Amino acid sequence: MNENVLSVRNLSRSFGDLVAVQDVSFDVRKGEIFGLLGPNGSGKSTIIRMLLGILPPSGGDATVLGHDVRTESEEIKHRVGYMSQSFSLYGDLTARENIDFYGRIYGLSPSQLERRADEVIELTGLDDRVGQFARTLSGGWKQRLALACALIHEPDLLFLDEPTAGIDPVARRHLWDLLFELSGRGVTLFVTTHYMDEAERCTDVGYIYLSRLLVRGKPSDLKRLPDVTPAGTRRCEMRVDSPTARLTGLRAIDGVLDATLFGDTIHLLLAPELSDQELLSQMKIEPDRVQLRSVDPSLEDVFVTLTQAAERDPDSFQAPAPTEAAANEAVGELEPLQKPSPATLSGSPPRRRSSGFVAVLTKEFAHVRRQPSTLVFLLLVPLMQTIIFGFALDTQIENIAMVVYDQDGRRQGRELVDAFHNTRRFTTVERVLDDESFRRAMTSGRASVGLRIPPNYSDRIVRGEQVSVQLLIDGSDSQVATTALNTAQLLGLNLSIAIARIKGENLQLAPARDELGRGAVPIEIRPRLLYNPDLESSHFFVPGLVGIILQLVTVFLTSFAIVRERELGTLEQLFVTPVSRSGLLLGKLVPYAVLGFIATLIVLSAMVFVFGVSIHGSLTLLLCLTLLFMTCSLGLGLLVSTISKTQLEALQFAFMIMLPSVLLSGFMFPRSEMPWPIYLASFGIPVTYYIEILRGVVLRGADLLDLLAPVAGLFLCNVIVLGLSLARFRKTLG
Ligand SMILES: Nc1ncnc2c1ncn2[C@@H]1O[C@H](COP(=O)(O)OP(=O)(O)OP(=O)(O)O)[C@@H](O)[C@H]1O
Repeated sequence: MNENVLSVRNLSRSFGDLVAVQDVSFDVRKGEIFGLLGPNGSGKSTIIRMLLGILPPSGGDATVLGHDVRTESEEIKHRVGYMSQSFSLYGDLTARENIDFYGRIYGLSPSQLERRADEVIELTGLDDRVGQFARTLSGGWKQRLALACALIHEPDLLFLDEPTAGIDPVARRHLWDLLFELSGRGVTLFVTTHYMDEAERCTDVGYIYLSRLLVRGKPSDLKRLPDVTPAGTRRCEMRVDSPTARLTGLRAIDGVLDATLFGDTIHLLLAPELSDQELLSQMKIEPDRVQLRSVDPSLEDVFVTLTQAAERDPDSFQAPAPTEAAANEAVGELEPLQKPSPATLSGSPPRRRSSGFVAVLTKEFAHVRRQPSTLVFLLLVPLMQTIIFGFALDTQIENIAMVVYDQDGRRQGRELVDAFHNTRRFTTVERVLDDESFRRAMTSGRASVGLRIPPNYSDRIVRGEQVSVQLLIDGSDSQVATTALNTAQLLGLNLSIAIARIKGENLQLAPARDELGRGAVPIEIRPRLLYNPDLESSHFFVPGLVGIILQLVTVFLTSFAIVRERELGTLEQLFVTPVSRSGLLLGKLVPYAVLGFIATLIVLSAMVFVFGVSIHGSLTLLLCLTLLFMTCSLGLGLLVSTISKTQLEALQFAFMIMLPSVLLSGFMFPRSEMPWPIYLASFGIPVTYYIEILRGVVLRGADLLDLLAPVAGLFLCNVIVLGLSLARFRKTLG
């Protein structure tokens, strides 16, 4: 019966032009400790990721526990454990919470979880540290915790990517003791390492160099490879004073084929013709000052020799075949891939299939609880922003600074100045008595408007003659200038009409008469302001602000929550588990949806109670449509997370979404005034529709029928955004 747990044939993976793994083939049998060695960047992690089903291969085939890595990756995930290269557990959860989280992700029932958690805690010796936050554990204990999490579901096969990197020798020893114990229990181990002493402990090792597997076999067989110690040559260990200083000299001696430092000794490969005496005489050293003894090659010797051969002739390098028992395992002589039946390899107890939704949801709420800054950002910041921006975004122009030069100085002149004040648009900041001061007040910018009343103002009014009043307006700020101009012209007209009315009273032929028979203007327009009679600009801005702020918090928080996991490596760790795509997504998004909804309620309350903007329409309708907008916003956050590798990138993309949302959605400037390409583009901005809905329900009391168009637009945005982001979010890397 084929007991291969892993079968790999001509597996390759490229990233653009870079070939990370090239034509790699090997088998791993049940119960083996298979060590994959190789320098940095040789392709070890890439092989593991392909075998875990989270990185699609560019070529070749592989089966893990009888399942094809391309088509049955989800089946593989139930039965393998993975300890990634860097610590990728949740630092703000305790050791026990991390273990429980992974137990739930793998669908363990509460009783199974309790039993398994106790077992893995005892196995890894974590008993005294279960309540400690993972981030505060030392390197060795972090690795034990990672191992405990990787073992919680009793995997048949465990992948450990450089499990001992960066931990001290004692912790290293302990970890290997644990691995031996697991191997004794029948777990197959696939370990990558840089350490030769660790390679010596493996039952089988493979050596990968520059993306190619140079050799694979048992350590003892590899040491006997003919290429490592060619016929007639000898390997010796030399103990001598100052070995470092002697190395260069030794390498220059004819017949010394290789000389390498090994601690305080030198390992030599000597040609047959070079005798010990000849070597010592060439070194010019007394025989009693040096010890020379024959040694077997170490694994390092094996790998150094093979690396040198591969470097000398990379194209024609052929992996040597191990002798005797290992010959049939040599690279390139493997049988074609035969898929063993997964059933024959099954070992672990049956488990419930779980989407992992509850596990991810619980974990996400734990993060929020542990990180009060998230709560502040979600709940307090929107409230503060609403209040600050609500007051700041006041476009009503009042109290324009005015300088008055009253050359008349009598009652009619004073009444004119009062009339200006009564419009609430002007406030007198200075009164001057000469032309120069009048000019200075304007040029210095102290006043934006200058009112000069001529000396004969009262006289001409009394005499019924037309009189001109000069009004200088600083045009630098067009908005202020336009308001000043319009108000002043209207004021002039009203004052003239009032005077004309008094005069007209006494005339037989008044232009027109009102109901009481008094003289009046012929046409009177009676405007009536609906929805916002006091023309408070806060009534216009604050509802829009609700939409902008809701989008801001949801897009930023969701995208960051996912990208942060990617940066920490915890997302890769999650991809390796059987958590479903929907479970992972919903678990991550629902907490932010709930918090976003609470934030909306807070902001709406601020709108009503702080700004006095009451909701004229149905609150239920508003909240339902808020949910519709929030799903779209969460989708945007998800979309950002699928295109960003780092949090900085996420920040930039989120801003790319936020800026048009603020400037083009009609929140600040009327969309109808925009050039038509921009006006058309504004239909692609979801918050445009939500702001229309908010203003409709809040200010005009609109119902669903009135809002059909923006609701349809928002619905369409949902379909597009969610469709895109869900299609892009996959449980794979690369
Ligand atoms: N997602 C990726 N995109 C581009 N290049 C990648 C990606 N992942 C790996 N590589 C490249 O593939 C090569 C092999 O990387 P890999 O991480 O598999 O090496 P490794 O042997 O595990 O190295 P180390 O011991 O340093 O972890 C490297 O050159 C690496 O830069």
